[in-house]
Order: sequence, then structure tokens, then C-alpha cells
Amino acid sequence: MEHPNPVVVDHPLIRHKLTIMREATTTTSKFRMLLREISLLLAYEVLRDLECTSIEIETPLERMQAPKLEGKKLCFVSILRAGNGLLDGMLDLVPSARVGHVGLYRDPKSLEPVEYYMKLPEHIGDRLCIAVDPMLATGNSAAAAVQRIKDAGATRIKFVCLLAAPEGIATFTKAHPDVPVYTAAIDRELNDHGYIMPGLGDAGDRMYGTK
Ligand SMILES: O=P(O)(O)OC[C@H]1O[C@H](OP(=O)(O)OP(=O)(O)O)[C@H](O)[C@@H]1O
Ligand SMILES: O=c1cc[nH]c(=O)[nH]1
Ligand SMILES: [Mg+2]
Repeated sequence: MEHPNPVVVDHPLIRHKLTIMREATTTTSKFRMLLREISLLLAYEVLRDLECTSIEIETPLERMQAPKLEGKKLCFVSILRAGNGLLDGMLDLVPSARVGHVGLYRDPKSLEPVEYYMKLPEHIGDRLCIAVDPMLATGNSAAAAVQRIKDAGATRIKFVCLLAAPEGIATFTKAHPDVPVYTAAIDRELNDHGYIMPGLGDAGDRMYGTK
């Protein structure tokens, strides 16, 4: 069966934690903790079709063939800064995964992404790449980051965010129809400054207390 695109991962645990993240009174430390917890739940869904190999093990009773993840075949790509909030929890689940970083900030006037850093593991074409950034607003940052990952040779990519605007989903899926989007929620719209409404504000600033 074809996956829907985007996939909205709206488990009650995620919905509840996201509500607390949205509240303006939630502290920086609580915000970070909740994002990490949600990232585990999102990872559970996005990694659902990860391939396993089979190894022979010995239980206390007999030998058996048992499934094992090929963690090194997986590459998480964090779109800095806010992407690190999703990355940390995912790495807890798959500690042997490789990690790439694409550093982008969104110019507040043009809303165009400005790249300041890029580092990906070798043999990216052999790996499943999971690009992570909590916010898909205009979609310009995620579309640019995924283009950079493709330019480096990746062919199997998924994109995971926490909150998406309809405008961002449209822009991203037009640019990358082959890259499925996973999100915890789709909000109403963007405001005149490109912020997701009702949203949760600036994810990076709320994670690191920079505003
Ligand atoms: O879909 P877009 O309109 O491009 O907006 C989304 C981008 O904006 C935020 O990053 P920001 O530029 O605030 O950088 P930061 O992560 O360093 O805070 C967010 O983490 C995304 O990367
Ligand atoms: O609402 C938004 C839009 C872009 N970036 C954010 O962190 N929040
Ligand atoms: Mg920010």
C-alpha cells in the first residue's frame, strides 16, 4: 500500500507533549526535554520499514536466527540549529547511525535560507538519510538542505519535522516529490513574517534560550 504524504504522526502522547511545547510559558529546559521525547516517538514511525539482517544467536535454550538492525547504513542529517533537538533522541534509539549536519539560517527579510556549514558522512548514496528539522514553515530551508544531501549522492531520503505549515508542505513536496514528509501536526498558515500559526514560536530560540 502507498504511504500517504505527508504522514501525520498524531499519537496521543505526541499530541499531548506538543501542546505543552506550544505554550508560551513552557521553560527552555522543558521544551528541550519534550522535543527529545517526541523525537523518539517520531523515529519509531519513520524507521518502521528499516531493513534488518539476520544473525545467529544463542538463547539460554537454543540457537536461533534473529533480526539485527544495520544502524551504520542509516544517516541522520540535522538541519542546524533546531534540528539537533530531534537528532539527539533519534541517536539514543540508533546510536550507531551516522550523522550529517547542514547549517542554515533563514534570512528574516527574504525568508531564503543562508548556508553556513555542511558536513556529511562518506558513501551517502548507500545510506537511508533522515533529514530532521522541527519546523517546516515556507519549506525553503528543508528544500535547500535536502537538495544539498541529494547533490552529495543520497538517493533514499525522508524528512521529519514537528510542525508544518500547509505552504511549507506544498513547496517541499513540489521540490522533492520523492522525499516523504513525517510531521506531528499541520498548522493553519504562515503569518506575514513566515512564522507558523498558531505554531510554537522560533524553535531554535526556545530550545537554547536565545531570545
Ligand atoms: O521553512 P522555513 O521558512 O525555511 O523555516 C524553517 C526554518 O527556520 C528555523 O530555523 P532558523 O532559521 O530559525 O535557524 P535556527 O535553527 O538556527 O534557529 C527552522 O528550524 C527551520 O530551519
Ligand atoms: O514558526 C516558525 C517558522 C520558522 N522557524 C521557526 O522556528 N518557527
Ligand atoms: Mg531559529
